[in-house]
Amino acid sequence: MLITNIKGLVGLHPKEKLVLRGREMSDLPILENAWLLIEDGLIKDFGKMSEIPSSILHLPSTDAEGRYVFPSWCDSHTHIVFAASREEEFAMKIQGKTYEEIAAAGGGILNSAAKLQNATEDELFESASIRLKQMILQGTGAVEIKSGYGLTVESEIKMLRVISRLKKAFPIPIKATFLAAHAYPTAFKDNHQGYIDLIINEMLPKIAAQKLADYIDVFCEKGFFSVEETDQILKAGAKYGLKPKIHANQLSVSGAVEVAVKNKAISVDHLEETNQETIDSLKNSNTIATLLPSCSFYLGISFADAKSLIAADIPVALATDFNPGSTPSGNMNFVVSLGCIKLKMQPEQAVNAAILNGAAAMEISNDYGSIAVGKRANLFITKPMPSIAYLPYSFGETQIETIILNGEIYNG
Ligand SMILES: N=CN[C@@H](CCC(=O)O)C(=O)O
Ligand SMILES: [Zn+2]
Repeated sequence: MLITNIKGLVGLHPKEKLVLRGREMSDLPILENAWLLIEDGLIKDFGKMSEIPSSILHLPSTDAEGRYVFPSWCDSHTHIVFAASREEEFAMKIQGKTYEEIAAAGGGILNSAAKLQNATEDELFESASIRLKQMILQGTGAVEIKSGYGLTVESEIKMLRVISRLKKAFPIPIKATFLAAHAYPTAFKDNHQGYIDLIINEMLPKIAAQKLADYIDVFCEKGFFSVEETDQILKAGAKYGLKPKIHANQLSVSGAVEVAVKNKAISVDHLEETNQETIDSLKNSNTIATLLPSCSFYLGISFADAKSLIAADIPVALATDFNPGSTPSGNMNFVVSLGCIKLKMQPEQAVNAAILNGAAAMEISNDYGSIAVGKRANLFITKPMPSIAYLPYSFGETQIETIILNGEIYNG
């Protein structure tokens, strides 16, 4: 496939650049008036239209006049396997109930778990497929998906099996994260160690034997899992080679970031609440700060301090957090808009956070997240746009016209 007359080919980071920090995040290399050649699902070559080799001119081509070509969004934090929506909680939130109050009243994660336990694997696969298809049509070309609405041995495995089926059924890379430590099931309300033992002694060995997870996650938060409990679970996961990506500092500064960094987490996600200590502990680590601004938007909680994180040279990624409770949306375009509007990131920073750093937060930035020769051709072509800033500026609209996955047009 040859794409010609591209107004701007976006995200031309050198292939060896795997993650962006600090000032690098402001640099989004763009080649204007360009062509791009794809072969065998990979980016074969690109250049300026004025220098297009005559040897490729005869190839069938797509004319992208007035349009930009971006690497697909890399959404590194989602919970898209769930049994039912929770709009009844939406009404409670509007009345003024907080996330914690709804959870304490039997809503929240336990509500989703009860519904998921009664759903079949096929039903979950079907509904998650519909969500994933929609996300891909909105420009996502790589995704991470968590368990965590199972909370029993059978149901956590059921969720991970659904993710494994999605991996086979969809033409994009998918990473699976084991999140049984999402909430304490009611039966273990007063026996936390009992549930942790179940995770460590029953779930982890089975999941590892069936190779069902790539990462391990814990919701480290007041009312959920303590720092000590998190440490215990992450260490048990490490014995099976599962690296941490954890829910940290969503509702309070909890020590989650510190315990994650100590356990060499790939990413700490949320960070709506941060202080200098949080920033200091991330500063000298390789852990990525994954920010989820559509969760802040939906819950009406604080927005993460992206500017201080970037100023401290910490790599920042953006992801959706798509889930039925705190973020019922998988639209990365809206996340990039919120990155600019609410996190005060410049458009270049927000785009980099949603492409290369998102890929890095799934350890796939070797092959995804930028336009470089030899990388996978997961891309989107925009509608005609005046500038790249127009994409986040025109929030709530989609500027995406054509989706290309592995060098082929994807129509859903
Ligand atoms: N905070 C924990 N997990 C999800 C919400 C889960 C839910 O409410 O169902 C999140 O990332 O926001
Ligand atoms: Zn989450």
